Amino acid sequence: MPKSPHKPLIWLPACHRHLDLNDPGGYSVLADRYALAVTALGLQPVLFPMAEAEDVPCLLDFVHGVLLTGSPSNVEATHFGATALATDLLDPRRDKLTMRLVREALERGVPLFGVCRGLQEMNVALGGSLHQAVHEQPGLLDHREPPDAPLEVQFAERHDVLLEPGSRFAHWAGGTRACVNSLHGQGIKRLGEGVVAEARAPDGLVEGVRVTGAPAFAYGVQWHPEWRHEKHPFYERTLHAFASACREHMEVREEA
Ligand SMILES: N[C@@H](CCC(=O)NCCCC(=O)O)C(=O)O
Repeated sequence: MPKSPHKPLIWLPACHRHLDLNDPGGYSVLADRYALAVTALGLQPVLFPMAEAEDVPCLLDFVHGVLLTGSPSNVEATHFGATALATDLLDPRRDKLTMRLVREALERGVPLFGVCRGLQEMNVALGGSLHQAVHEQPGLLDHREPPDAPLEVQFAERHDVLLEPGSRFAHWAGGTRACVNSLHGQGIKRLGEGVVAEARAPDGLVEGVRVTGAPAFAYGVQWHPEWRHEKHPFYERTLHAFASACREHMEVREEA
């Protein structure tokens, strides 16, 4: 069967930041490391600046996968029935978009991969909740990165994750244990509908999930597999599994 000459298009939702206090308009930003990882997989990252929730059904027609990126901003607690912390950096436009994007991508069988904030968005969009400050929860570790350290230190492997035997996570890791990076202050509290935990930190915090019943690839991780993935077989295999799912989705769509 001839393989398509095209690159699968992967939607990476923007984050909205006020980078210039003299410019109240703000900026739509995407950390290059996500786009670089997508490009290294032979995929084409796409960004839809100003995309709103109501645009999602139409825009999904143009892409073959969705990668929900990380961000220093927190999913607003109002999305899971709580009150935002005064210290929260928020991105309501991103929240509104991704709550719709998660549900629509799952329903339509568009491969979906959530990274860090993206995992949290998947869980909340499916009715789950988050710890707003994991490090303040009795019995849970501090999962945040050292704030002023160099990136190599911030993204260094920090704790093990215990992987569900027989899961695709275990297959990608070549075992039921792996060491991953950790750069987050929120974390999964109550799992959303159809969200199953398949990776946990030593303190029990859910760090990797699969959405059951999803017609296509539907995984989320709290760690950052895009970081130095070429040197980390577990990260690399995870990303390639997502890429294969996106390529397959594109080829099926092209044959239709
Ligand atoms: N703000 C949330 C999500 C954390 C997260 O996505 N970290 C990634 C930061 C680096 C980047 O911008 O990609 C939380 O704290 O849990």
